[in-house]
Amino acid sequence: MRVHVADHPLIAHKLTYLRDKRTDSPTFRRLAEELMTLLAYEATREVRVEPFEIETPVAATTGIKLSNPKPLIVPILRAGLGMLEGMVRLLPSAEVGFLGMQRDEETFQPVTYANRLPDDLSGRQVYVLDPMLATGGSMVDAINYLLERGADDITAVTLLAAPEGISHMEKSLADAGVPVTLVTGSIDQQLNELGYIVPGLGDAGDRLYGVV
Ligand SMILES: O=P(O)(O)OC[C@H]1O[C@H](OP(=O)(O)OP(=O)(O)O)[C@H](O)[C@@H]1O
Ligand SMILES: O=c1cc[nH]c(=O)[nH]1
Ligand SMILES: [Mg+2]
Repeated sequence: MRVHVADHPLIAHKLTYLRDKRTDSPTFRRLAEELMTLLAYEATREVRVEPFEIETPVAATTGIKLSNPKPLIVPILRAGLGMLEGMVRLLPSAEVGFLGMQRDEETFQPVTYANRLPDDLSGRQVYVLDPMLATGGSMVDAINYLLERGADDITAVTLLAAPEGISHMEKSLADAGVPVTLVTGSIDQQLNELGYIVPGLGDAGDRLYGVV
């Protein structure tokens, strides 16, 4: 698995305000969206393109355009929804599928409560969005759903990642047989006994949408 930490002062600046417990929900939502747009630039570095002939007012030239089938974007509900707008702004022609997952607070095991993905993902590049990679259980399950449906190139995009979650992804997806990439804004220190990322930012879903 390829791991890319998007090391940029603007990303670090916005992440600092996102982490701050004084940041209110409207500001948190705006920052998550802006961060996703910055991470999307890194995450789409290998997006598939093909040559495209055009004529400028001056001369004929060969440019490029996104290949078909267009990529699929999959936010993991709830918190991944906070990143969706920032991603589709850069990839407006992409399709969007949804996975709803909630981590059991005691066992840390993910439970999937919604799944709206195309049945056939063969030949598709897929971008999975979730702000938090903690134990990695949710992301590994999400990627396994995509692999079962034939996705052949998967990029996970997270705002923060714990070393434990990266190790879990590396072990669980070692035999995926297709390229899997993680793009993240930061690798934090560790998980605490409650499974929260340290220093992290708390519960991303609650900070985006409130405690339910
Ligand atoms: O790496 P893991 O240990 O699986 O934890 C990370 C998951 O936990 C959070 O979701 P949560 O279960 O809080 O659901 P929510 O988005 O509805 O708040 C987060 O958005 C990830 O999906
Ligand atoms: O720190 C964490 C860990 C899991 N989920 C979150 O929202 N935050
Ligand atoms: Mg949550």
